[in-house]
Amino acid sequence: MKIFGGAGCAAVFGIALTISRVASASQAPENPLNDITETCTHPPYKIHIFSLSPLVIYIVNFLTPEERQHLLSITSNAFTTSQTADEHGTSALRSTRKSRSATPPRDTIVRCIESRALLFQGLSTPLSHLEPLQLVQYTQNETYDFHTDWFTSPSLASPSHGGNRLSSFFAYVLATDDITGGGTTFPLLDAPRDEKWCGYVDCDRPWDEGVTFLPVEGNAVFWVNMVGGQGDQRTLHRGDVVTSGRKMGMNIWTREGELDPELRGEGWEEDEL
Ligand SMILES: O=C(O)CCC(=O)C(=O)O
Ligand SMILES: [Fe+2]
Repeated sequence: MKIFGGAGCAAVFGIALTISRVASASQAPENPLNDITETCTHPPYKIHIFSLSPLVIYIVNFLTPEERQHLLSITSNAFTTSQTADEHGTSALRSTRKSRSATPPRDTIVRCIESRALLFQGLSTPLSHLEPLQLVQYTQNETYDFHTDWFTSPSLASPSHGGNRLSSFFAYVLATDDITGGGTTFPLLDAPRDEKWCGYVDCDRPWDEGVTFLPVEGNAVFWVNMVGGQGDQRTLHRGDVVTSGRKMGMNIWTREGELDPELRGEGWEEDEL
């Protein structure tokens, strides 16, 4: 993973085209996600296209309050200090990432969220391309400095890892009432000019510093990391320092290909794949 010390300048056009969509659970009968979607109801989330290149989509109500509460309770004792991989693929504690992370056990609700993330990306993204979901928690003065979710180290994007990270969701699971800071900043994306975005992005930031998505509970940002088989530098981002309060987010990463079973985490059943 690339680690950067500072922000770049705005380089691409963000667009403010807005589309509303109700999630649908209907698919072709042979789709392996059918079993999951039959037992799981997806919320009527709304999507707003933020940028076409790179593709960045803002999602309102991606997680329900019940799902958020469930994620908090099943991971309450599971958090450990977050690690970051360097360009050689070595994972370690680093000063660029100050937070705690946890992988929620794959119960019915977690599987429902996984299936939502896959259906969002079209009907042909298999479950085997999904990394285990990752919750990340920040308290005061904690941050995750500039990075891309795609890896520069071939050892972290090998065929056994399913190649590189094709796409990312970052969903806001918790933002306490007293939170300040804690947005997600993309310095190379243009800030939107329309004030309709101001509930979701920080409209007080200077235009030339990119865009900061606010930590709004239940909402999520989705983006595509790879362009023409290469990591897209424009997806550089940072988890801004939390200056007060507490924030929990969730990463959902989809790889280009199939992850080896031992990298998919626990709780898999043979007939799911
Ligand atoms: O905390 C955030 O807003 C972003 C976190 C992030 O980018 C990550 O965990 O990869
Ligand atoms: Fe990230």
